[in-house]
Amino acid sequence: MLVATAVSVERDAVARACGALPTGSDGEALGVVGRAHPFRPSGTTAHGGGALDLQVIAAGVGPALAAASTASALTAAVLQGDPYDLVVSAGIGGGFQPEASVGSLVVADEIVAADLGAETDDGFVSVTELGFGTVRHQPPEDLVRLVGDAVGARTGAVLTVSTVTGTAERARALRERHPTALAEAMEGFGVAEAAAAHGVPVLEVRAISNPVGPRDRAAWRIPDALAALTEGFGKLLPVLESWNRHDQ
Ligand SMILES: O=C(O)c1cccc(C(=O)CC[C@H]2O[C@@H](n3cnc4c(=O)[nH]cnc43)[C@H](O)[C@@H]2O)c1
Repeated sequence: MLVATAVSVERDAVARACGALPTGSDGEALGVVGRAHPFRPSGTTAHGGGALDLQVIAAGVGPALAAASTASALTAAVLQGDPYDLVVSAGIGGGFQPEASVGSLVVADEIVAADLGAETDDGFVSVTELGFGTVRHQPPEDLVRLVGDAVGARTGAVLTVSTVTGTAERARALRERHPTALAEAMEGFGVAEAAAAHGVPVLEVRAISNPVGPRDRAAWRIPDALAALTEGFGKLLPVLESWNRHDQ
């Protein structure tokens, strides 16, 4: 399994859940790499009673870099003859209120590119409505349910945006267009596009660090969200391991 976070603190929060803390600047000794690596790291992160072959990368901020890094890691694994079975986009995110409170976890039942399209006189039109491309990916339904139950997370759409929402008006517009949206972040759709290109299922898990709405950077609770991410991954890893073994 490949876990793609955006930045190193998120990567380390996930690694901590596996009992694997990076030892050096890139943490490679423990199978945890600082960015997409040209070759799959040899380390296997032991987890619980079983051995889960898990690599965590800090793939970069934003959908484009996340897609490029994830695709590189997936391709490298294929070239090594040991492809990944599942890709997880993970990290912190903004939560739509009141559904996704700060410190809670959200599992995506849809990963939606919320700003991929065109503004028109009639409002925003997605690229799909314009007649090309896709703006959504769907993680496996059974896996979403299992993971949501295991970590006590709400399940709903997670939006991918290139610009962090900073006004109540924008938050409202996003929710009007995507009524089931629980969270927004900046990488999920890019990670999902890379996974889809490789025919690999994808999951997105977000720990809520801030409300989606008027910009108040000082109010972001990043350490709380990272702690929630670690705790959540501790609970979801056994689920992923057994899903990987039995349901593929
Ligand atoms: O403070 C800023 O202006 C700023 C601009 C771009 C990015 C950031 C980040 O710190 C984002 C890092 C990371 O966190 C995810 N994230 C967290 N909350 C949100 C949100 O409300 N909307 C979108 N993304 C969010 C995101 O996935 C980034 O990777 C700060």
